[in-house]
Amino acid sequence: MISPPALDARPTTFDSADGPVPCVDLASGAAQACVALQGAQLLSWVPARGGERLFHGTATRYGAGRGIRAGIPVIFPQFADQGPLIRHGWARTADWSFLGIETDSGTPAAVFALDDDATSRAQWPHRYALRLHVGLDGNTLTVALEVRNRGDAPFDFACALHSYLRVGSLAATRLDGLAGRAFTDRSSGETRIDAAASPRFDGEVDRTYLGCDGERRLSDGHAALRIETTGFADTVVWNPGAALAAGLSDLAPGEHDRFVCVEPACVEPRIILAPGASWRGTLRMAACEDAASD
Ligand SMILES: O=P(O)(O)OC[C@H]1O[C@H](O)[C@H](O)[C@@H](O)[C@@H]1O
Repeated sequence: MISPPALDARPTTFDSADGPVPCVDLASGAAQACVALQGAQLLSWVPARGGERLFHGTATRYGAGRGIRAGIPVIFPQFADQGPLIRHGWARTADWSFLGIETDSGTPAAVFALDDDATSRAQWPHRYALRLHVGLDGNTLTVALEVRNRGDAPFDFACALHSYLRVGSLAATRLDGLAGRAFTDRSSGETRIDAAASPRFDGEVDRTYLGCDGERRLSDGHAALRIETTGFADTVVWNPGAALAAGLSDLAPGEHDRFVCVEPACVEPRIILAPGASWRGTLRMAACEDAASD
């Protein structure tokens, strides 16, 4: 029997221009990742083969209460401004706890936790337990978000893993696997179908693809990612384009050209959880060095 690779975790601090950022560094063989405790946000993923796969800009800002435009922010319990709560909810800016490494499923994963508290209940009167499980295995990253209702009344929520995926340049970038699916264009509000094999990243792209499963593939002509999700009903695809990016102070000029957000999400309808019930969504990404292979 082949044993699963070990996963080592080391609490550390990343020195940003905005001050120290408490993190947990993860390593499994040659694969590495770094998770900030603020937001349980993956800031870095370096698979065993190849370099960094998550976007991190030169103007990225850190600091308490601030959404970090990099890596994989966790969005809960509201997506964007689709509801009365703060934009994208507070899971991305809250301080999570690192619980340790779990091995229950055979594959080790680092587990991060965020439960409701007085501050969250003042905005949203529900009792929840969020768990983020992060596993590394060679060229594969697995991130699972679990939401449990630990209260005595049902609640509903939206969520996403708002993944900023690094690309060499948008002009050479393709996202395959979504062709022919209905999406809502978030900037116009229209729902339509694009017959093209891949969206064109030549301006703002902000689409919520509805009812997604199966494999998607992001490639930039040099490197590719195979993206598989379970549990997440939707996929949001976002890039601000040059004009909107110029108004984002935490994105340096031209850096919108270095990422595409491909976000497994549950936007609409929201998930309804009965007391004691749980929901789990999983994102699995496999890195390939050559877009033509695998
Ligand atoms: O700037 P943020 O609050 O992090 O949001 C960044 C983006 O998130 C999602 O992808 C939404 O679909 C976009 O409409 C939004 O602009």
